[in-house]
Amino acid sequence: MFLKKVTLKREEVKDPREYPFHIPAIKSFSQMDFNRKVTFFVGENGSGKSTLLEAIADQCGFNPAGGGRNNTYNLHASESALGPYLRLSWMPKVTNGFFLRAESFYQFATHLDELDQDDLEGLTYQSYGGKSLHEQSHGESFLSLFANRFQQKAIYLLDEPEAALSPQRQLALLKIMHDLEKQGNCQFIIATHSPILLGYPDADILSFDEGKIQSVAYEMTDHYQITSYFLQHRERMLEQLFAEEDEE
Ligand SMILES: Nc1ncnc2c1ncn2[C@@H]1O[C@H](COP(=O)(O)OP(=O)(O)OP(=O)(O)O)[C@@H](O)[C@H]1O
Repeated sequence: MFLKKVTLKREEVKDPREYPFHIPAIKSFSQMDFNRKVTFFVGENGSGKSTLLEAIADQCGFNPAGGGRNNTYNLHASESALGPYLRLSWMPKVTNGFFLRAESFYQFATHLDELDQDDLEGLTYQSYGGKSLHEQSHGESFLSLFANRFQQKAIYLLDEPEAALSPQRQLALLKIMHDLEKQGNCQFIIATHSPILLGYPDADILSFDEGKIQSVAYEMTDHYQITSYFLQHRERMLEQLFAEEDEE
């Protein structure tokens, strides 16, 4: 484990009513301790998970649009508004790693293609499955990244990595994470809505719901409870859901 603590420098916040400080979970946030190699951020849409993850990525020196430390490319509105207000405590500090942002992965793939054009030795795609990410399906390109680019002594910040992955490939990601963890030292912080990914053993799950960031057990997450109930009582649940819609 490398990143031990994230602290918000609240004394430097000028206007607490502005984004991102008005987001309920960020409003009450002062510090977050990392005790496990794998930490998940969960919570409703808009609860602030990406905002905090992107800010951590920014302070790790990764491009907030997605990538590692050497991936400098510009993307509209990719600066982190929260990043400059965070203090990261390391033990020890690592500079290796990657920020995966599902929503801007296409632009990251284009950035690699541009690097490849100037690369006479043809090494650009070495860490990405040997060919342009644009020549792989969305899910294949994610898996190529995880399987080839992810190595030891690194911190990986993943924002909804399940976005392109089939359930089978989500299991493949769990296996990659497990192998990396077993072989050596790696830290993951993952914002996710996937009940499969959340099932990773011995992870810390932090919920951004109810206006604060707090630990929650896997079985207590909405992701687990709603999915589990849906799978066991699909017809009853849909009946209730559609009846509610009719009443509106
Ligand atoms: N650049 C921005 N300027 C102003 N508000 C923003 C900006 N980016 C996000 N927000 C708002 O901040 C809130 C938190 O957004 P964020 O993307 O962190 O949520 P999230 O928990 O990651 O959601 P999701 O699960 O949908 O990805 C949302 O209400 C969003 O509309």
